[in-house]
Amino acid sequence: MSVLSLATGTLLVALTWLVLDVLLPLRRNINVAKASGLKYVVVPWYGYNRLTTLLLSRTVLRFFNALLPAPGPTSWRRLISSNWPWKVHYAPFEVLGSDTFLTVAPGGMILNTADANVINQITSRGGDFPKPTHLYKSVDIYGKNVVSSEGLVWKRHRKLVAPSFSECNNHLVWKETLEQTQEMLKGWDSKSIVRRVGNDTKILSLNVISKAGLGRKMKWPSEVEDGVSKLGEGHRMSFSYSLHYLLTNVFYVMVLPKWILKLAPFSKWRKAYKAYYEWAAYMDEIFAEKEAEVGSSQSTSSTVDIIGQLVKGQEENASQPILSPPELLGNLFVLIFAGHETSASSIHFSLLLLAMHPDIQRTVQDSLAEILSSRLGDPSLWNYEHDLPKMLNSMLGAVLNEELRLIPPTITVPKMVNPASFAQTLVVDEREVQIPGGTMIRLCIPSVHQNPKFWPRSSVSNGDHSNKTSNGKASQEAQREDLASFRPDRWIASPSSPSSPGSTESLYTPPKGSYIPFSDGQRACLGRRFAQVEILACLAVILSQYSVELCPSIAPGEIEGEGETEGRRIAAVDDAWRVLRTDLTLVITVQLKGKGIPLRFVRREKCSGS
Ligand code: HEM
Repeated sequence: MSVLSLATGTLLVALTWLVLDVLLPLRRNINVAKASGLKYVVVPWYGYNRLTTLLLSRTVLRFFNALLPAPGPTSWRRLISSNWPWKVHYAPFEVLGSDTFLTVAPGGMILNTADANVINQITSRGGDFPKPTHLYKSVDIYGKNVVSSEGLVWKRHRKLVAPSFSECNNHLVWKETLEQTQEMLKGWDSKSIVRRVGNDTKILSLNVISKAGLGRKMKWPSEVEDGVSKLGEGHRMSFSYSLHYLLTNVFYVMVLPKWILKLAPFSKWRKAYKAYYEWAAYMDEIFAEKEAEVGSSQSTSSTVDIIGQLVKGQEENASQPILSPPELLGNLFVLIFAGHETSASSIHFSLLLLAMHPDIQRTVQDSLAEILSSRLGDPSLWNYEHDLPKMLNSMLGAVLNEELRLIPPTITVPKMVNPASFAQTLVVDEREVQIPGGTMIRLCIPSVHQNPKFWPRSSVSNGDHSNKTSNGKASQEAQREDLASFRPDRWIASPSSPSSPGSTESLYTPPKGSYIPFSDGQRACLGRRFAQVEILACLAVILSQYSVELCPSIAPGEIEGEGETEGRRIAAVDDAWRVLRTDLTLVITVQLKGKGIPLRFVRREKCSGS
């Protein structure tokens, strides 16, 4: 065969592929999008095809990005990446003039929404809009679980797992967090600057979930740092180190077959396998201990932690246990996985935002002083039933709500139109729209959290705390800026009430579907209360004893005149915003990469400026 005929043949095959696999499916999908009446943007490949996305993002996308100016909010180069809601928030919806739009590719369509009403329909009709479980396979490293299953299987998992999140367990979370935070502070007290606050909050969160979830006390922080002391009999790694190492390197365990990890030439991979294996071995022992404890104990203390409640649930169904051993382990792993980084990052970013807003921090501290009064300095006297509800409804609760609005750890909640159905009807802008079975859906959390239709402007920027704005461009710009800013006062429902500084206020309730850091509906986060208790308790201990400050990069004396301190502070705030804008990236949850932002924790009586 000549070279020419070979080239012609190859060209014909390529053209046939282009027509049959790309152009015709794209035309068909565009027609479906048109028929729906929704706005749509054509993109060259389907974002939920992971292999195609991985290959083409690193080649085609990089090529175009290097060649062309920065993409606008509705450019295909922007919308092709799955984390665009984090990068451009509400902007694509604003430009398209619609809170729901489709991205259309040859491989399929994705419905993107920042409309609270649409989100509400989707999360409340679980059967019509199930979770696309194929996206969650990677979390099944030990076995199927409540996060990665759907339908009847999910119901079986949820039936056993949900009762573990009891008020008794929340008590334990409260108590353990108060203790662990004080231990963490001992380490911070001796440092003039804490450089990696996020690392420490991760250890704190892991220690809390280890106790409240697995009944295992982890001491701050030496147990995690030291991999070999405290070895259990017959083990080659300590319990806490194996868990810590597994979570830090979980990516490899999720994507690579276990035999490759075990035999890999890289020590990091082999160690990840060892941690994976060792943690499971420890958990077998813990299960056995717990079974004996639950079986012999009349008291409820053995079932306060999550594992105790799970074992009890299984024993109550002894004739036909609800979950198999791999499923039990799978659930415990996934609870730790889902719960530790999310809470840790909320604590970290709340501290950072408070350091950037000392006025808000002082309001929080005043509010804590009002709630705790003479007990402020002694967390051992704090009371879960009495103090936590007040904290939740105070300026501290508002800070947490606002932090989760602005930097939600999870960026999108994926759903799909039930593939077994021909289509499902959604009411979009008061019009019925048919979405074909199998269409993927993206609930865009940062976008709906900054959708001006659902959020009142804060009293700081508005004065009257209403969401009525005049029509001008300047007003729209102010609203956009307001929603992109950290303004916890937007949550204080009645700022004019006499009970300043807000400790007994009830907080603003956003319209259903507009505030979804924990998702919503039957698949909403099981650990919501767990996380709230942990985050509030930790922040309360820190802020009752310390003030958190940024570390100005401008040296004293560089700015002349009376306003030097304020000038250095403002420059530090600008630096911090710049780092937040550029270095916040998505690594499973939203994380601060690079050097991070160092913080200073100053004992309250020594605070600068207070
Ligand atoms: C600030 C902290 C947290 C945030 C923002 C958060 C957020 C979320 C979100 C958005 C979902 C839905 C995910 C999806 O459908 O793809 C979810 C589900 C879940 N979360 Fe959380 N979470 C937090 C803390 C926790 C904690 C502490 C635990 C456990 C200790 C936990 C356990 C779970 C579980 C088990 C599910 C799956 C529920 C189901 O599908 O039935 N989460 N979480």
